[in-house]
Amino acid sequence: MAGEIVDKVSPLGKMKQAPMTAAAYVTFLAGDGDYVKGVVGLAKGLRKVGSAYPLVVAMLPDVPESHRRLLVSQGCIVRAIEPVYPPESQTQFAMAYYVINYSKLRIWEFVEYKKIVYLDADIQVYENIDYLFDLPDGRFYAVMDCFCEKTWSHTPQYEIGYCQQCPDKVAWPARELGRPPPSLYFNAGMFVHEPSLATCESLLATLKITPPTPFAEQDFLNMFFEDIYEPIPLIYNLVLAMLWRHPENVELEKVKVVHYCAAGSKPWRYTGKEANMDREDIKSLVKKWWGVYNDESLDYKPTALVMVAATTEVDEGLKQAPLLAALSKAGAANYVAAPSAA
Ligand SMILES: O=c1ccn([C@@H]2O[C@H](COP(=O)(O)OP(=O)(O)O)[C@@H](O)[C@H]2O)c(=O)[nH]1
Ligand SMILES: OC[C@H]1O[C@H](O[C@@H]2[C@@H](O)[C@H](O)[C@@H](O)[C@H](O)[C@@H]2O)[C@H](O)[C@@H](O)[C@H]1O
Ligand SMILES: [Mn+2]
Repeated sequence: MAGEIVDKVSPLGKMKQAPMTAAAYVTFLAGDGDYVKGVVGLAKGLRKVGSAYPLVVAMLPDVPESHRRLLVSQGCIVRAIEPVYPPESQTQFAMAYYVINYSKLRIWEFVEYKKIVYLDADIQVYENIDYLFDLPDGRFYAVMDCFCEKTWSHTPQYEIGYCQQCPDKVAWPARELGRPPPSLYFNAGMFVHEPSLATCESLLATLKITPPTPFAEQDFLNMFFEDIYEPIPLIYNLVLAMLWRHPENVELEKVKVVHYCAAGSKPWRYTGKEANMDREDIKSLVKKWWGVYNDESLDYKPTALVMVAATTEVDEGLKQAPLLAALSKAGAANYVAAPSAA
């Protein structure tokens, strides 16, 4: 199935000037910690690959003003969101902080964009993937996850050593368990879908009656979009554990998007001490991330027009109209954001 998707996508893979339709990359930022470095890195990475689309940051109120300004100065469009919490429960999340990840659901409210590519802040894009915005509407595109890490030890598939990445290695004992293997399950660090207020309303209403589970919003999104989920190749979201769990499925030189989600792999916290973190491929991917993050040539340089607009007192009314028209013509998508950076 994934191969078939490549056929659907690769003709679109030709580099072409993306239509400036209302579409955007979206990421999510919570807290006053160091994930903001992930967002800066992602903004610079998208610039490095020449993406024609803006990066919108869905930002919770607990992000400090200094971090917001930093992101605006790096050309991000920052959208404040209200938190979303799951129903009260005693659930043990796979990671305690996963509870805040339900707030990702707010991005379905971003209906000013017809299509979004969501990317976690611990993701980096190393080749242009703008053509993903041309994928047909009505499907939920994401990469299949892996069930082999300890974070899955609470599941029957982990117990029996079954993983959707190698379904023939350990067959699913349907008869003994009295049920079919789990449906194809995606990693929620990257996906392509369409914002919609109706979908957002349904997501939030369904969440209210859905007991939380260990992988929080990722489990919830898999349940909610099960019928329209369409796997896309892992080159669009390399979950690092694949390197040691399913190396036979990975052609690292073809990977376009890397997801630094394995324990100890967040580049901005990397020590190399955790399991698998001393691998040469991990060291080189972390070094590659820092190469983008530290590259000052990739810092956002507002076009002169935007700087003028951002710093010039513009009369209300008529005088402003031509300027806005000129800016939007120049594709200064960040104009709206620039003044607040001043
Ligand atoms: O303190 C935090 C924790 C998480 N996140 C956001 O939530 C996403 C999901 O968390 P994480 O990537 O750590 O989960 P993983 O993919 O590692 O399971 C991150 O990428 C960030 O976009 C954040 O902004 N601040
Ligand atoms: O809130 C749940 C999170 O679940 C997912 O991360 C997991 C998953 O990938 C496991 O398969 C790995 O074993 C694990 O390391 C990793 O953290 C998403 O990446 C993240 O965006 C978010 O949805
Ligand atoms: Mn992540």
